[in-house]
Amino acid sequence: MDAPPGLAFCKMHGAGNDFVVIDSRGTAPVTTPALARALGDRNRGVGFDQLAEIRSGVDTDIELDFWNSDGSRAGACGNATRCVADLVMTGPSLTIRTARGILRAQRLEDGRVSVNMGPPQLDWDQIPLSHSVDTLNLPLQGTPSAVGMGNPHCVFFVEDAEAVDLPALGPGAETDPLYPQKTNVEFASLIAPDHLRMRVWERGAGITLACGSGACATAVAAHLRGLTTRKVTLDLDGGQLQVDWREDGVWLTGPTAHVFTGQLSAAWVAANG
Ligand SMILES: N[C@@H](CCC[C@H](N)C(=O)O)C(=O)O
Repeated sequence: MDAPPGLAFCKMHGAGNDFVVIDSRGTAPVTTPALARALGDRNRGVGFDQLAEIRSGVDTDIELDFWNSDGSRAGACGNATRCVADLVMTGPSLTIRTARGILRAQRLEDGRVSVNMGPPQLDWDQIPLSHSVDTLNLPLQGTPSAVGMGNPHCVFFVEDAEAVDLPALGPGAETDPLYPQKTNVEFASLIAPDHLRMRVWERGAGITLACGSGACATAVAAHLRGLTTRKVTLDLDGGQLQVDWREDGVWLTGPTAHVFTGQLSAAWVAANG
């Protein structure tokens, strides 16, 4: 007897930031907070940092929704956007509607995918913060900078990002009351005016090997602080990302990888959805 149909997915990563991608174009969206949490479990599910669900586009080529492994929603995910663009792009560029607005991805001659993550959000109420402060020099220990990229970021500039104890420092900053929707937390150190080392504690996912929107936020903060040029390379735990803050927005470039496709059993989805 044929097994009942399940739910198809594919596993991708961008510089080690890993994703389950579900393609719901032409069908009803399936992801719920409970399903995202169950699927994100690296022992009982598939495991991922983020889940990206593709929906049919109305005024864009596709629409994309993002979920963290704890089941929370995210307004932006730079690396998943690049991975999905790589997966579905048939021409040189692709338009993508996300919670943040319309993003445009492009394939470069070397095969890598760039995405315009839009302009940075620098006003306290856009990021959002709980009240008006100097967003470049937050009144927190270590004087980090706050930048929004469709999701909130808190960027600490430190002498040696390598030496930062992420599990000790990440959760406190993630849940600081200054960020009413919590925040992603980056620790960056300067290597050269066009080169940064960055490590990340992600809201809803903890330590990840790379964060695209975090790389964008860090590059923006570093430039505004007078540390770097507008175009920088960032060394993350899982690989390198390039960020170029241009007139039309912050462009993120990096590697993408398709790892495998799979099929969740209908029974597992029914029990966990
Ligand atoms: N890894 C992502 C960001 C994912 C979302 C984030 N954890 C949030 O809750 O905002 C990226 O590549 O941008």
